[in-house]
Amino acid sequence: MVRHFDASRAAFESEFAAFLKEERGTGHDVADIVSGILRDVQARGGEAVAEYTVKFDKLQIDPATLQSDNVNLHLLAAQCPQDLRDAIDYAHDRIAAYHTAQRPNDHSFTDDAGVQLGWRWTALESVGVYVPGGRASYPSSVLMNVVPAKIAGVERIVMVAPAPEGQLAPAVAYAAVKAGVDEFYPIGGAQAVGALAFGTSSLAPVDKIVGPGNAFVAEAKRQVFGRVGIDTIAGPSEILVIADETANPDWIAADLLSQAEHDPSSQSILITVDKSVGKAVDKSVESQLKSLSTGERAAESWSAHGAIVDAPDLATAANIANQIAPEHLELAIADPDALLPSIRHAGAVFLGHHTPEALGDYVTGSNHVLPTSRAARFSSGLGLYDFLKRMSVQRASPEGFAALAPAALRLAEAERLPAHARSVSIRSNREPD
Ligand SMILES: NC(=O)c1ccc[n+]([C@@H]2O[C@H](COP(=O)([O-])OP(=O)(O)OC[C@H]3O[C@@H](n4cnc5c(N)ncnc54)[C@H](O)[C@@H]3O)[C@@H](O)[C@H]2O)c1
Ligand SMILES: N[C@H](CO)Cc1c[nH]c[nH+]1
Ligand SMILES: [Zn+2]
Repeated sequence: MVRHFDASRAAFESEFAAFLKEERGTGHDVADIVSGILRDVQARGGEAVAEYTVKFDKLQIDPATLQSDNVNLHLLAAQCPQDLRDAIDYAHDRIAAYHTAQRPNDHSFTDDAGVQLGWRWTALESVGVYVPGGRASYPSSVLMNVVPAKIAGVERIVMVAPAPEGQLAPAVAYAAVKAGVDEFYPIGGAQAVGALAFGTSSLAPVDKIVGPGNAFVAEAKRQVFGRVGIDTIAGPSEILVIADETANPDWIAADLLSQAEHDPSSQSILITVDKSVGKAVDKSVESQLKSLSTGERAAESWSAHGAIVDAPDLATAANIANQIAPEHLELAIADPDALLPSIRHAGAVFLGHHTPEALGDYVTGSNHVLPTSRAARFSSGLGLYDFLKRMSVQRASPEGFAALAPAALRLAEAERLPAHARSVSIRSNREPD
């Protein structure tokens, strides 16, 4: 039974806030388990990675190379059927076009004081790409991570993906080869994140780790942040649908289940301004669950973390959506453009009845690696920007220096940093007071 809320009730605010705070597989045990694995990988390198890979993925890898004879990327890629290659190629080109359009420009200007100012964008040298592979295989996630890294000009792209019992989908291998991965290791979970962050005898550490994963992967990224960069916390998938009387309940139910099937920790929420739509969606979810091969997982997610919220109007629905800050937000309403300006926090928004979130997962071209667990309040989905850094550039002319020096000198004096003051005063005739 999914939970129902009525946003018109006085108790709604506190009840719903408590609902949003509920743990979804990210409790203290996950943090403790992950910190233990990371410490071990840091101390024992490849030996530890190999042991955890046997434990969690039932795959023997060579601790020295982190490779397995059973998982050969190029041989597997050759097994990918042609129609699936065509779909991957199509998605690749759309993702490449979208991310090419994101390239920011360098900028330079000279201000009134005669100081030249600006910034330059440069690519990261090395990134680690995590491609999930525990419960499902994700060729689309290979593209979403590797294509923008390649377009940005990253020199070394290292991909990790678990290959449980030696199984790696040929489509994952084909997408990796197509997108231009430089190194591949069949490892997953916190141990793979640790190997990327700390390095092993065969895997040089990377500068940044990107990509989605389950609660263990998301927590591991969080814990290595600082030693390496990370993109965002892209954990178990989420969807929020705002629906009005024009929505098709069967379509909405299918969309809610599309994210519930990822993980028992996923979250699917419907906010509707038409109570009859809420009832019909609820019924349709229960009936569609019966015919899904992933139904057990989706049912667990829907009953443990799902919700249907009745809202009095669309403005209230938008306010609740901003409080949730969902990974994905569908506006399945008659006039989505009118509501869009009220939406402040969401990883990605899907407008109208013909833009199911699943299109964005694969082929619209926008990135599906998106912030979860309310991280959309402060971060964005993966983009070209994640593989670039911005450095500032400045040059003062003699006149510009003369204009800026007095204030710099005064501030250095106030901060009691005489060497700073001298570095300015030595270029002018003025001695620090
Ligand atoms: N937010 C996004 O952008 C996005 C995109 C795609 C997928 N996803 C999410 O990625 C996730 C994929 O999850 P998955 O499990 O299929 O694959 P995964 O690769 O993320 O996780 C598999 C690994 O988890 C580790 N693990 C499993 N149980 C463990 C335990 N008890 N203790 C320690 N480690 C353990 C193992 O090392 C295993 O290799 C889903 O939650 C899905 O929703 C998110
Ligand atoms: N919905 C996931 C992001 O939360 C991405 C994905 C990949 N394949 C299918 N879906
Ligand atoms: Zn999905």
